[in-house]
Amino acid sequence: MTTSTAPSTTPSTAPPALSVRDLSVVFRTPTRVVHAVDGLSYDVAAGEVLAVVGESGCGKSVTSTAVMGLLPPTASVGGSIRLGGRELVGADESELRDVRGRELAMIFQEPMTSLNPVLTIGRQVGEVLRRHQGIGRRAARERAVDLLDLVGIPAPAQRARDYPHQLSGGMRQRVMIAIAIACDPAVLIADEPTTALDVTVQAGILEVLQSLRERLGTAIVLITHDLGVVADIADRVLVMYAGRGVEQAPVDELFGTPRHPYTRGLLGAVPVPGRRRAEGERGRLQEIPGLVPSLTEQPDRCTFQPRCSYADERCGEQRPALRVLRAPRERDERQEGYERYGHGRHEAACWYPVPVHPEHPEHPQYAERPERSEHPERPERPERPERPEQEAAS
Ligand SMILES: Nc1ncnc2c1ncn2[C@@H]1O[C@H](COP(=O)(O)OP(=O)(O)OP(=O)(O)O)[C@@H](O)[C@H]1O
Repeated sequence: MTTSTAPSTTPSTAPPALSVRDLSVVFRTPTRVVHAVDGLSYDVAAGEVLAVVGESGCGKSVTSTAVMGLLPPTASVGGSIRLGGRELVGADESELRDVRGRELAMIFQEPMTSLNPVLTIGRQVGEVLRRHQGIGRRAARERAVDLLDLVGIPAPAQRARDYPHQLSGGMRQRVMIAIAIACDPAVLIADEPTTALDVTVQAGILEVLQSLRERLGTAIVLITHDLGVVADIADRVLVMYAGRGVEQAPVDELFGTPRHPYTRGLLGAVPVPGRRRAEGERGRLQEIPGLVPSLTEQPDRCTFQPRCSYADERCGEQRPALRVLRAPRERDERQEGYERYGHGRHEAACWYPVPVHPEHPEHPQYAERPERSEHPERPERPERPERPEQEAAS
């Protein structure tokens, strides 16, 4: 692992570390066909954190599993997934195995199911290094201790001799991160990495991720239901609905002026600024009335239309494509490559995006509705959880 490079957290001018284009994933079973992901595109640059949010079943995990090349044989994948210029869609299993762990790694919600209960954690971290880097047992053990230290495990040499059950949930998640970053991957996918943890332990894990992107320039794709987590760490946010990307924007802009009615609904649960969050309350995504659409059909309309109180005939007849609503600011454009990879862009797939300025409604319906006569109150960034001193190992 190279710790000497200290890339900026600002999206770089380099090509994206991971570039997903027009990704589709279809599961075919004897009884049904599920279009789990449909035409999804995103980029994530070195040192950048892209948060992926959306209701349960919208395709967040399937997308990540597709990127990792770990989908079951019932899935067919279309489009392109480029990792540092290398195409992964269609790559053979041995190539993917080589990429996984070395250039691309993933951490999951529940580390206990991924760790081997009968091996010490030092051994488990060391095994990854031996497998991918071919180093000896002693060197692997020493590197494992360094890695445990890097992810903030106190007394790492001693802890390396512990078994998973001897550690707290937060410490186990740190071990999983150490395993994931053992070979200094360019891209780390974190699927709900803090969901099973309480809010103070969660903050410690976010700090580890933050330091990875700052110190090692790791590009991070973070899947979460937690808006507090998004506010804490993300640079940009991709909102998914029914297998598609429906909005994508820099994090402040998404919280400040969400343009898709679906995103506005999701953000309804943003904690009120100044109000201390109650124990266990995390600013989860809001439940939106109505049913999540079935993914077995691909209707020729906006998939959110049946749940959208602002939809009209057009929404029920034509599917809106993702379009750029705001190009990068002038300042961003001066940064070569910034616009090219969409870092500063705000995009939404809606015929009638929520207006930014209430005095210039883009659709008469917004003006007609009493609740839209003024621009709806802008949700603020959720409150940050308090930082713990140092979470204790059990
Ligand atoms: N192996 C499979 N066969 C058929 N359908 C599948 C398979 N795996 C996932 N799906 C379907 O793909 C859709 C997307 O699932 P996915 O797990 O990606 O959702 P998600 O957004 O990650 O949800 P959650 O937030 O609950 O984890 C769901 O409708 C799910 O039922």
